[in-house]
Amino acid sequence: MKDTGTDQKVLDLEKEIASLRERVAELESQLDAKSGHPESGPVEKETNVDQILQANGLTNAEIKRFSRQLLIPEIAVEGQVALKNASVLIVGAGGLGSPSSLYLSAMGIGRIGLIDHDVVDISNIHRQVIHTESRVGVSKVESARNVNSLCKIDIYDTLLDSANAMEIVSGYDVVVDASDNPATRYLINDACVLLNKPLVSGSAVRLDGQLTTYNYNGGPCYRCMFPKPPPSNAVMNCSETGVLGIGMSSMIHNTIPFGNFNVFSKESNKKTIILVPGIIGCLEALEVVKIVTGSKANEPPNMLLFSYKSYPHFRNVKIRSRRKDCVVCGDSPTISELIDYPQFCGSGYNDKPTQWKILDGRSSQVTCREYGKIKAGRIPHVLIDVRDEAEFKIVSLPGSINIPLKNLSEDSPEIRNILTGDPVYTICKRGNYSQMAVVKLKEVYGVRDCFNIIGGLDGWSSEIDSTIPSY
Ligand SMILES: Nc1ncnc2c1ncn2[C@@H]1O[C@H](COP(=O)(O)OP(=O)(O)OP(=O)(O)O)[C@@H](O)[C@H]1O
Ligand SMILES: [Zn+2]
Repeated sequence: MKDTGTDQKVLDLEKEIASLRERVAELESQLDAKSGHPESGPVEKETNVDQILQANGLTNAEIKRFSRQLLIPEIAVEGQVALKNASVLIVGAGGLGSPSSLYLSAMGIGRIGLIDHDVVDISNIHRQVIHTESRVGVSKVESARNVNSLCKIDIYDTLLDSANAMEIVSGYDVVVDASDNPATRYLINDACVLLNKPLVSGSAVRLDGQLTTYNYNGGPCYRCMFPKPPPSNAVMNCSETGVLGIGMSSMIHNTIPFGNFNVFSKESNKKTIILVPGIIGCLEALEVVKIVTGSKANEPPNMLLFSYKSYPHFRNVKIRSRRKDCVVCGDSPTISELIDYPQFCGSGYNDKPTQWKILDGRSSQVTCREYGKIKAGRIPHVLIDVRDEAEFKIVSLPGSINIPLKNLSEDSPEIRNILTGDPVYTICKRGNYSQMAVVKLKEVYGVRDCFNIIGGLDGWSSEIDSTIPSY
């Protein structure tokens, strides 16, 4: 049986809805008339409502988007407006720049400048989370231009150097150092000091990270902490073990591993796992928020250290105050304009390892092609791969024996068993450590016919056998 009472209720409801719709349309056209857009269609009407600027300085769209943040007393409307009016320069769109730019733009920073001269490589995307597979080969800043239409992104697809740094840095309130090399770190520091900008500086190497805010509230600058750049000629600093031994203050240029003051080398400082730059990059973003919203940031000056291995993972160390004799921020500074930073640091604006020259000339070295002939001709020899075991497991040349460089420092019977008297060839990733191995094999084991393979596995992969992957 039909329920006429229910039908009537449905009809009444439909009528009420229709009349409410008419009323809404009427109100919307009145709103249009008042805001001067009588012709606008429904989509634009919505936009207009979103764009209404409230007395507190936020638009309706911003109130909707940032509502959860607005409810937090530490941010609230004042903080959100401060974020909106702030501009932040992020140097480097890599491991640290990815999370810091993602979070800063998502949370409402009004303008972000992103500078990087590199393109996305497939080996970047495991940690440089702003880039995706489809962007491999694309400029990093283009790839990172993202997400939040409420944040203006200025992209600089270029190298930050002494010629452009003052102009670029001057356009922003806060600077984030998300770079990876000493020359850039000193450059950014000096520009920030000269222009009086706070500098949030982070680094992540291997399993360790660090974070500090420099040049802020009368605190120290990067140069106050590290007046001298790390040694540029890595060879000069080889420890007895054959692994780079760098003093603690030099290590801090990249990181202080606090679980264990591990030495690390320029060649291995690329080994980093995704979470470390992610964590440090997020903390850089957090420091920016504190600076911009006027919360106390880094007071007294501290350096936050992160270590994957240690628990708890974080440790805070108080750092020195501003150095009166600092050459850039001290009482009588001698640096009043930017200098030649690659020259000062003895290394360029990148973290690419340089080719070492431990072995002079060709008497103890062969090219990949020359070694290729020896291998193809089955001429008796011993091929020693001096990389760490972890790297050896990634890829190696058939027939090579893995003896990590550090094991060559002390005379060992096992190694003597391998050295049969045939000529010895040494190989590593790029042909740097393998030069040191030649020195050790001669010094410790008295091997006379010992040769480094110039260019290492990378050279072998590009010149001889492209099936050997470059990593
Ligand atoms: N002076 C500079 N100007 C512009 N970008 C810079 C400068 N120095 C460093 N960078 C950028 O900072 C980023 C540092 O990030 P990260 O070390 O994670 O990346 P990467 O160099 O791509 O990594 P990998 O060493 O594995 O190749 C890089 O994208 C690099 O191009
Ligand atoms: Zn200083």
